[in-house]
Amino acid sequence: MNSAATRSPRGAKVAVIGAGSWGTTFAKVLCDAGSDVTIWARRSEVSDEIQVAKRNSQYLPGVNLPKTLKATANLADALRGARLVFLAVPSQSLRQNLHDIEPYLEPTSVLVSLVKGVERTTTMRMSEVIHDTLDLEPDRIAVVSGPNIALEIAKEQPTGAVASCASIAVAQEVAQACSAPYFRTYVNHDVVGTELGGVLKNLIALAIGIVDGVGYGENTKASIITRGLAEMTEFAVAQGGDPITLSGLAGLGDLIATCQSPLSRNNTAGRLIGQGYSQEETREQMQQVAEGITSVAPVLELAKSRGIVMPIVQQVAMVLDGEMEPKNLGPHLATEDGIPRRELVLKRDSKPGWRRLFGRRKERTQ
Ligand SMILES: NC(=O)C1=CN([C@@H]2O[C@H](COP(=O)(O)OP(=O)(O)OC[C@H]3O[C@@H](n4cnc5c(N)ncnc54)[C@H](OP(=O)(O)O)[C@@H]3O)[C@@H](O)[C@H]2O)C=CC1
Ligand SMILES: O=C(CO)COP(=O)(O)O
Repeated sequence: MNSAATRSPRGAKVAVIGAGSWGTTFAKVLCDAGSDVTIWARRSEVSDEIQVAKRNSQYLPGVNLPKTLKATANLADALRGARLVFLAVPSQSLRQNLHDIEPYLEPTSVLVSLVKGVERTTTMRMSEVIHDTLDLEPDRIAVVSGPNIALEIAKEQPTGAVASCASIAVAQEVAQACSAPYFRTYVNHDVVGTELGGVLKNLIALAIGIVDGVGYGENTKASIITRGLAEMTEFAVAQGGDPITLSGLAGLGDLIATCQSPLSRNNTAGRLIGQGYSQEETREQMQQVAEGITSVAPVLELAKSRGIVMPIVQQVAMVLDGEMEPKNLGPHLATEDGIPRRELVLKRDSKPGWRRLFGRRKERTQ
């Protein structure tokens, strides 16, 4: 496909499925980028408020939404004529939502996941869930991810993101549709790396929240962020991602934003746990989705199946399960043999031009 043939014209119809904080913010970005946007909310009181008052007071208090934004609680109305369909629902409900939208999808619609979680029951990434559910070709599945705290973007504070698709032409089309003056979207074709960046930074943000809740300072947090990026990269590469993606907006960029922002729900959930609340109490206090909590178990399962050790994520799981006190969480687990490891190892991969950044696994056996 050539990019000119697939580029969505200004004013093209797009749909956003999910009207929480991110779906609503993203709908605003798409409107401000010039698309004809309809957002679907599962509750009609939410769609009515967006349609009539151009507000979503539950999720984006104080934010005025574009006059051009349309909203509905009817899936058929939202999806009619939509070339791009942006998915902004919780990861654990995506599969059911896909079944619900299937009858109304246009034959050439591209599905774009904005979701940063892994399906607990299958360990699938969201692009895999889309493929598994709807059997779409890879050039009809894309993801957008980056340092994107919803409320900041809704207030038009500038940031960037990455649009990834196996087809660069489609990634360009998606990137163009979501490039507003305050939201710059770059193109990538590493769907695995882009998607996993968004999933894994949530787990490291939980760890940051936990040590913050304990009262630890900047050295601990900087160590966790740095070693966390190493864990994220090793995991993503083992799943087929490109290490370079993890050093970009969808990896390091999102890691910094989520670990630093008091607006991050994962960071906040971690902080509550660090302050001594149980996982259950934390869930009750959170009014919004904290994807990291549900992604810990499937990520560790995938890591185990690939022989990857993720000390920080493992400790987060232990704290969540009440098997470790928050104050004992650190940037590393004690090694079994007590021998200090090398920090970073640059290795050439078998693929030309690629380097494996973190050779911890191999080194352990040397
Ligand atoms: N908020 C952010 O800053 C960002 C979030 N994301 C990702 O976007 C995804 C959505 O998160 P976000 O919008 O923040 O979450 P919120 O908690 O703000 O909103 C969740 C939305 O999903 C809806 N919802 C809940 N359960 C279902 C279901 N079973 N079927 C359909 N809709 C459902 C809720 O509807 P109702 O109100 O009726 O309960 C609500 O509209 C997550 O994967 C998140 O990681 C990505 C980038 C930034
Ligand atoms: O993905 C996000 C920022 O990029 C939002 O993070 P939280 O889900 O932790 O709020």
